[in-house]
Amino acid sequence: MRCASGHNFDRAKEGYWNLTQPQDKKSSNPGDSDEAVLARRRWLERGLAAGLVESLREWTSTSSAAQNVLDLGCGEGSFGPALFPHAASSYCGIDLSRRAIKLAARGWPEATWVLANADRGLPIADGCIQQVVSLFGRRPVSEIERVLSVDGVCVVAIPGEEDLIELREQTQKSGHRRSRWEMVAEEMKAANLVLSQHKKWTQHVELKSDEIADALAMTYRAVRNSQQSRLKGVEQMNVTLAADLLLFCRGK
Ligand SMILES: C[S@@+](CC[C@H](N)C(=O)[O-])C[C@H]1O[C@@H](n2cnc3c(N)ncnc32)[C@H](O)[C@@H]1O
Ligand SMILES: [Zn+2]
Repeated sequence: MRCASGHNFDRAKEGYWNLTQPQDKKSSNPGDSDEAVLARRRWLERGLAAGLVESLREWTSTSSAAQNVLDLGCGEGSFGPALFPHAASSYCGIDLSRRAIKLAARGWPEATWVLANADRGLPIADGCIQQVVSLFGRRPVSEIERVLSVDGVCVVAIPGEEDLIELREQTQKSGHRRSRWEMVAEEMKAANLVLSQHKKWTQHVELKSDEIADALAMTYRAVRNSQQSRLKGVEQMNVTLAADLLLFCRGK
């Protein structure tokens, strides 16, 4: 692939496009660590997000092969085929973790996968995306607005106030509850993306020790060993999973 200024970009043997720039290698936020990506993969393979997928499908199921979908911070790629099973040729996932994009490309080779920093200009033409999705991923709001078509929508998921609260209470003593969806709605509104629907997804699950370890590895990079050690010997725990799901349209 070659850009207008004559730069060349390679397609990796796994089938993804590498559009990273030299600065991205030095980035302080190079995407999730391999450990977090693999923990997320195991978590999703256990079906722990099946209910979340069902809930999101209410908004994404209208997508056909004619609708372009852009997934910002797509991770290891399980959500694409789960949400858009008939739209591989018009789905594009972007992530800055090489490990994540490799797993994604292996799992759904018909789709387009891009290793790139979604916080820079997106490698997408103006107004050609019908659905942008950001599932616990990146939200470059002005770029989202630029790439969305006139009737396009943006689906955002963020961790809910109660998400993993029992684990957070154990590891951080206090376990702050804070609701972030209002702030996200404000950020989006500043880029003329208007909240049209909001729903909460909640589920209670019983986690075993290896699942607890994965939950910590994939969510809280900042959990220190000393905090994790408070969970030593915990064989199982009832844990709340929660997310706020937000649907945005373009304002007038
Ligand atoms: C919490 S994970 C969510 C992944 C996936 N959407 C899911 O729900 O399983 C956040 C993802 O954003 C990616 N990421 C972080 N910073 C990024 C950036 N600047 N550009 C693109 N992706 C980024 C990480 O590598 C990670 O895969
Ligand atoms: Zn160029």
